[in-house]
Amino acid sequence: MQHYHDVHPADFDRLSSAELRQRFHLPRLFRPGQQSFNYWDVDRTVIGGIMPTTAPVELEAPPNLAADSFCERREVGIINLGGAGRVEVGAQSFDLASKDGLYLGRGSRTPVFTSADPDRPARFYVLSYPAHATHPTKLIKFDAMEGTALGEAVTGNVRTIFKYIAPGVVESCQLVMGITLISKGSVWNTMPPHTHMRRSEVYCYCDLSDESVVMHFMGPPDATRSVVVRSGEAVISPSWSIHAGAGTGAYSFVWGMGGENQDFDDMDKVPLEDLS
Ligand SMILES: O=C(O)C(=O)C[C@H](O)C(=O)CO
Ligand SMILES: [Zn+2]
Repeated sequence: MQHYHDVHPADFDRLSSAELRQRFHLPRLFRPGQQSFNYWDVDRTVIGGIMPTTAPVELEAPPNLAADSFCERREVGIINLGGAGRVEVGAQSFDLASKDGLYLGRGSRTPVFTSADPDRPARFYVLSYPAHATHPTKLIKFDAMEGTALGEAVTGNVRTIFKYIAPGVVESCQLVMGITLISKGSVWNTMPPHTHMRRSEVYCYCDLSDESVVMHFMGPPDATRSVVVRSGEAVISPSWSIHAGAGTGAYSFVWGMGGENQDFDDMDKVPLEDLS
């Protein structure tokens, strides 16, 4: 399990490009037949990928959690970014088509992940935070969701936001999670950008072709830097950092947050004239 430590905003500007990636970039979340996890000190975030192929994969409790099972003190959001798959939790079984999601409440039995077709494996993206209470486990079907349209063609940022885990949608302790689909011909997500001092955030990019990348921008609004991100990779974003990206081709991304409150709109928008 890779461990990411906190970074002070005043130190951000001094990082070399390699250090910037080491501190904030999570490469290769999905490895055939494996589970791979990352632990970020901020908000005690766990970010991972599970890609079963021919055999089921049982969610391990990494040693950093010092827990008997992954969900002992944690809630988990899962979104399937690959082919069809199944998650078994005790006696319950959930079938997740591409882009379906699952919320696991604190205390859930150890989930077991399988792919319907090893040649087109499921890719379960996992985001988890500590939980103080138990909310019911819920399957979230993408087809049944209504998205919120945002942006304009003239600014190249037409996109649709789907909230999977949020107050009034699927209840959780602190996790807020969803997907944004960028419309054909648009390139930008989250522009103008924002920070949210009361929450940290993780962006996991997906649906990119092998030739495409996203230029992800981060940092304090007056000292931004870029990180090149490919499909199946994530970037962590402390509360003081903007998080926005432009793709060289079609893409989507999973966003997810933990922290002080669950109000999606509790964000400080940064006027473009304040960016540097
Ligand atoms: O495209 C967007 O705008 C987003 O998806 C914004 C993210 O959901 C976000 O950063 C929420 O804080
Ligand atoms: Zn945000």
